Amino acid sequence: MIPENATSAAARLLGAPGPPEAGRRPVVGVSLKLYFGLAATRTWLADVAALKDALAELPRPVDLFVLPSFPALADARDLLAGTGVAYGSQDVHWAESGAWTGEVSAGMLAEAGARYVEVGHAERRRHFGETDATVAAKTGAAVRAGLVPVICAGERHDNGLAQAVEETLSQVRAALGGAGPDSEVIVAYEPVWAIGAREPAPARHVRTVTSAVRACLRDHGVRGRVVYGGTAGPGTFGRLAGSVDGLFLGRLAHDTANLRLVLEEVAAATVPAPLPLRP
Ligand SMILES: O=C(CO)COP(=O)(O)O
Repeated sequence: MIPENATSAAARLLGAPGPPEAGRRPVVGVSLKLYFGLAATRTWLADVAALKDALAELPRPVDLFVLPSFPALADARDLLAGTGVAYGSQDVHWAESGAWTGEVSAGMLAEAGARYVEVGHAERRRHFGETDATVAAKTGAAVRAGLVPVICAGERHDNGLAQAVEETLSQVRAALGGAGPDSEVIVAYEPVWAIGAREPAPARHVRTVTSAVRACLRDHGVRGRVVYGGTAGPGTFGRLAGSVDGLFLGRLAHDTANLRLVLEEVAAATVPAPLPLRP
């Protein structure tokens, strides 16, 4: 077992995760899923907009994005204007246009001012039959429209680290098949068993899987950031600092006081040292 306080160099030698490369801006995202109606979403967006000064005063910049339901995108555009908070959607269709009743294209999202689009969330895989192939197609559509795909990936059951790494990497590799080299992506590592749970996944587990995801992004040549999601909230990033670029929040961001604490915690974390160049 790798002690939590092992130096990063020693930890890398042992095959454990090292710190991410310096220079990537930390990032915090929130998906509202279907928790709020339109009026409640507007109230919440106004509360997020009120974090503008707190965001500007952070000791280092942190990207913040929020993903409300489709009908609230226009409200996000209006309420978040001038705050520095970006927004996007929780899903996208792979086709640019055509006979696809009920679907929303990446181009239309870009026109609506979206910057990020979530693809492949576990709930979409489970309830709406999303597969690695559809997630890859959606990732490609997002990239072509100039959006940043937030690729969700994670193992379904807590059956140990080896299986977690294998299942997660297989989802990430498949999704990246839709994104060319040099694309900008975010991978949200979300172990399914830690979503909607009482506690986030243990830090050592997250560190190991996200380290493997980071290596996969590097091999693929994309500009990627890796965040953790699954009952994440205040206190989570502190335990993971050095292994992820930020967090992807659900329920615990409904109270924006929590969101503010998370932003402060992420901004205050030690800036990681650069990794040595690959041979
Ligand atoms: O799935 C998640 C974010 O997309 C995590 O949700 P919770 O933080 O509510 O567990």
